[in-house]
Amino acid sequence: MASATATPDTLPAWQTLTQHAQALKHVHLKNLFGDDPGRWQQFTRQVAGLTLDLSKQRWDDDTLEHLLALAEEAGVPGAIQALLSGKRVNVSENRPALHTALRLPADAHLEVEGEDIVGAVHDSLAQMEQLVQRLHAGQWRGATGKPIRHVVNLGVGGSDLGPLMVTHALADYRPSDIHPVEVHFASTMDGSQLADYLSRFNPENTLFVLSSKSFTTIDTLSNANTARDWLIGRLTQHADLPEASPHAKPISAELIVRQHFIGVSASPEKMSEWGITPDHQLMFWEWVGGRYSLWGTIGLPIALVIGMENFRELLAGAHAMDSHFRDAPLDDNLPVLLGLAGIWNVNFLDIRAHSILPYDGRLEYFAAYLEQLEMESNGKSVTRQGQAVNYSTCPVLWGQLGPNAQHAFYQLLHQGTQPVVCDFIAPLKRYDEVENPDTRRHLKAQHRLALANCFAQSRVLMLGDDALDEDGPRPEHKRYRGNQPSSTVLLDKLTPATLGSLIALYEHKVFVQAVIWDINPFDQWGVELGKQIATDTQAIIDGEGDLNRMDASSRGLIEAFWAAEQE
Ligand SMILES: O=P(O)(O)OC[C@H]1O[C@H](O)[C@H](O)[C@@H](O)[C@@H]1O
Repeated sequence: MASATATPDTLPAWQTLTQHAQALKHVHLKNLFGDDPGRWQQFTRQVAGLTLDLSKQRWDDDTLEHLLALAEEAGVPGAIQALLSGKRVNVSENRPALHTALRLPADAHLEVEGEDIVGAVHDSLAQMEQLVQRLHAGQWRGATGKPIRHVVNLGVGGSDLGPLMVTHALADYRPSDIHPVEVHFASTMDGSQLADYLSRFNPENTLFVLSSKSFTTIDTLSNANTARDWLIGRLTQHADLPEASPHAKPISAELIVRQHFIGVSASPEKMSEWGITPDHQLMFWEWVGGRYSLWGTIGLPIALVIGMENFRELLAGAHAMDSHFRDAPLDDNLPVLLGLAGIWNVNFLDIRAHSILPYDGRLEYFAAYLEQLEMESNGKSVTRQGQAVNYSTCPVLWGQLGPNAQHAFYQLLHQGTQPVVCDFIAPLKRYDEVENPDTRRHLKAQHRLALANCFAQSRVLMLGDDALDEDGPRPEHKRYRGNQPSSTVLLDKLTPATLGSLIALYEHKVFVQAVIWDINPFDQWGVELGKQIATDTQAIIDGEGDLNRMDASSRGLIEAFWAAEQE
């Protein structure tokens, strides 16, 4: 990593890249292709069920060579080893970031500060497996004796987005021979998602998973308190329930909390304080960052949907990417190459918007997941040594299912004034398992349609008007300038293993960029002040603070709320 004196922009390769970019800025992407028929082979790599095509980046051989030199000068190889071996890479919190340890195979060894942690990781997976098996066998019963049918994950940020994304992506992998357990997610502090479930579900067969690394997050705890009151209110008056016998015994609040809540956290004390019984507590460690936590017990909703066997496949896929990241030379290393493409765009081509566009409906929440992974990790402006940076870091990253975004914001991608880099993501194979031949034929045709659109869009973004073999001038409003770079990631097939590799690819890409930008991707101090000020603001809204301390806008908003409450 760059030392306190050598910020990345002072490294020789950075200087070279700055000059190189001046020359390349005027070269259209279509000309890079025109001059080089071997571009696909040269800029495409395949690893762990993924094909990464970087040929549509606005770069050439020399660019890549300079970027690889930058990676060396910034200390990327050493940083990869430090990450994977459990060094304290999270400098502001003085701890390792060991999400990769959560996917090590059982026979691996990783000693961190004198302790082999692999055994503990696998013990926690085994404990999770036991809970999953009880629920899948219909043996977990609510306080009135009914088997659990609905599991609602109450969590936010890293305790929500990863499990939500993966359960949606892999819903096809649900085992067929289990007691049907449906998994749901409620994250928002305003309670609207939870209120919907409470209006529809039967408390007798509903279980809540309180997922919170810190177990202090107000969003999750406020949902948890509402859920607890709902359960206690409805179940202690068991006789009011439609199916209850008139002789039903009263049920204690303690039994209800015991049978209807599982806690997942790095703080067993706080789980116990809240009332989660120790048998129903799943643990993880401070050295797992929230947005990197889906691989362990925070992944309980995933295991409930896809079963433990598939969950272990997800881990194996991620581990395959970890091994590649550790062992592959930089110029063949997928996360390094993807990270360098990002550095090139942000720091040398001044492209600071990045769109994530999956062409598979199952990846609906992938962009939302990456928004946290990338922007909470690398949305920083201070180096690891605490100096303000004078170069750009994480771009604004957003996304949507590609086919739907075509009918929404692609207009801006093709004809707007902002340069945007896009990541297209699609599976090569789809629908082979559909039994009915007619339906399979139709769905396979739809898959081809989606791929055709995916490939067409990156081509048009690259070539602009030249994608059409059409002579003669076009009116200005119909012109496409092209020259917008993109990457394409193809999955052989969307499976637990390839999804694991895909997520790990992005996790490590984020790390590579953080190393080059000399920032800490594993903390998130930028979310703290808002929480603190929200507490003050709530006191004022509740009439317990001094409104006159506030600025005119905040005063006006609070007064508007008070007026609405009086109506
Ligand atoms: O899991 P928890 O401790 O409840 O945290 C949930 C989320 O909230 C925090 O404010 C952070 O911004 C996220 O990184 C974190 O994932």
